[in-house]
Amino acid sequence: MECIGFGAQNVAAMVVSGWPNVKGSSRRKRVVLRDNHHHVFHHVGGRYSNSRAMVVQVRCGSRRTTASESCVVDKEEKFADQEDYIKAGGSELLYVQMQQRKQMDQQSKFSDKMPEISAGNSILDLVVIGCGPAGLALAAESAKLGLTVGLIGPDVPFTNNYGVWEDEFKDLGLAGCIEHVWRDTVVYLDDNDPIFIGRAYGRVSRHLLHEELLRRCVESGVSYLSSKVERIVEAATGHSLVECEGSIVIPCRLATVASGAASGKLLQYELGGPRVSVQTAYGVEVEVENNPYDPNLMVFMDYRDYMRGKVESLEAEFPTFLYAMPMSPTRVFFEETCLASKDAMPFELLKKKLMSRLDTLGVRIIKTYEEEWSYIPVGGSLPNTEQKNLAFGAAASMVHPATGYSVVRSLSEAPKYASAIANILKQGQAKDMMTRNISAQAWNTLWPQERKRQRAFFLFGLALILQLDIEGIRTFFQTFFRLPNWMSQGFLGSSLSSTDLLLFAFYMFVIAPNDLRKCLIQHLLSDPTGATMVRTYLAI
Ligand SMILES: CC(C)=CCC/C(C)=C/C=C/C(C)=C/C=C/C(C)=C/C=C/C=C(C)/C=C/C=C(C)/C=C/C=C(\C)CCC=C(C)C
Repeated sequence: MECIGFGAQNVAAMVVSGWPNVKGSSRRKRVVLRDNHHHVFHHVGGRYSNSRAMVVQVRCGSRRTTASESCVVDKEEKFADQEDYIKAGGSELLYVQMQQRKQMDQQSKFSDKMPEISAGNSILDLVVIGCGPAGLALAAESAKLGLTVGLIGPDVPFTNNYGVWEDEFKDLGLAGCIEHVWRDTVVYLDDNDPIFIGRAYGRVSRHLLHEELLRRCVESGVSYLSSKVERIVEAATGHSLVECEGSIVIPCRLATVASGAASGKLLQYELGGPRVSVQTAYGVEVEVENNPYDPNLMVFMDYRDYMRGKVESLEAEFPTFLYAMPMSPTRVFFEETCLASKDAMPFELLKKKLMSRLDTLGVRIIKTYEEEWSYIPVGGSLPNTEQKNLAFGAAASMVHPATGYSVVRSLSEAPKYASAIANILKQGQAKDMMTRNISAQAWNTLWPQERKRQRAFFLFGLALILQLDIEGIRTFFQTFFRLPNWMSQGFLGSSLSSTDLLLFAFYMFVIAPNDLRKCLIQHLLSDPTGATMVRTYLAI
């Protein structure tokens, strides 16, 4: 069997065809997955855990990596069963989004709430592809400006529980979607004093956020089609034709892809950009005995040496930290997180580390409510801004390369981006769109030179994190969290200008211990991301 892409349909197809060990079946099939650049990944293992979600382990070249996807299994799907082992090429797996054993929510009822797109009847101004937070927010904001907007994507609930700084979410008018707030946030780097960040952190309810963004779409008159987009082509008239499964074609003046980091099939990215790295995490929401964490504090990072050197080699290869949200004295969400690595850290290893960490801390799990697997590509290339089709959210490389956060940026930039799209649609007739790249204005709103400079700095920071061992990471964050609040918070929230970032770097250098200073300067002089950063800063 061969599947192109990591979409739900493909993962579902693998499940349907009896791979691997589905629901106790011992049937095994060889599977080849290709990413959106047609690189090949060979199946090396995997498990299927319930009726909706699974984990896939794949190997690309000599590397082994793990991906999973929550999916709705369509047993009627017909897929070609062909012999499949094709030689693997070196590449990165480009997929975001993982869940396993989550109690999946009721399916949302997009189509009950929104008018359905009737294909062929009229030409929509804008089609937004993807029904995650970025897609819904952009669709709603664009329709509010009077555009006729169609939203296309699978009708599935949100699967991630997002963590956010409370102030940032309040500023978006979304305070009502936060289900739990901790008045302060703490970082543990060693056995010395904890670092209190002095900023409230919230856990976003995925149901409430979904409902709220749907409400905004419904109120502004967005139409909806539950389908999977296969390609976008340009018609002779200058319109875009969004071709969906089942031979449905939706004509529109502009199409925006907001279907996550796996949208490469529908978009082009700059060639020769930095390699994609990965943030991986394994989490459990559990009822426990002996919770050592104060329920009033959110644990942003616990990098303490819980094994006292016993797993030194693993630690050195994959430094990880614990991210913990104590919902009550006994109910806690624990997530073992690898901030960034060149190759994905295997989920089994993350799970093992989490369990031995909890064991060492004396935490006893009594009941497991949810399990979460998270795989977030960070870094990588920007979209090619010459193309007519637009992108938004992770598809537009809006994930913060050094933190993996993206939802706040997508939600906060949706209004401005929508207004750039509305402006270019107002100016241009379809024939103009053929003769000049009118989309360039929208791309420039998303990625102006200033944003590119900031991103070059973040990529430089990401490359720095990637080369640090656990001791280096501790020293690095000791320094980072001693920066003035406006600097560290601005860095995390992508709100520092490129000039502020230079000041940030200089300040960090001044307060860093000598070893770290040496490392910063070496990194600046020798890492290719240092040279790229300097070039990007100097470009007009
Ligand atoms: C489910 C989902 C969605 C998810 C899950 C997962 C998780 C849990 C996650 C989490 C995450 C986190 C917590 C994160 C955090 C992060 C952080 C904190 C980060 C930070 C970073 C920082 C950095 C990168 C920094 C950087 C710095 C630099 C680069 C500096 C530099 C400096 C220099 C170079 C110096 C210069 C000087 C002269 C010239 C004198």
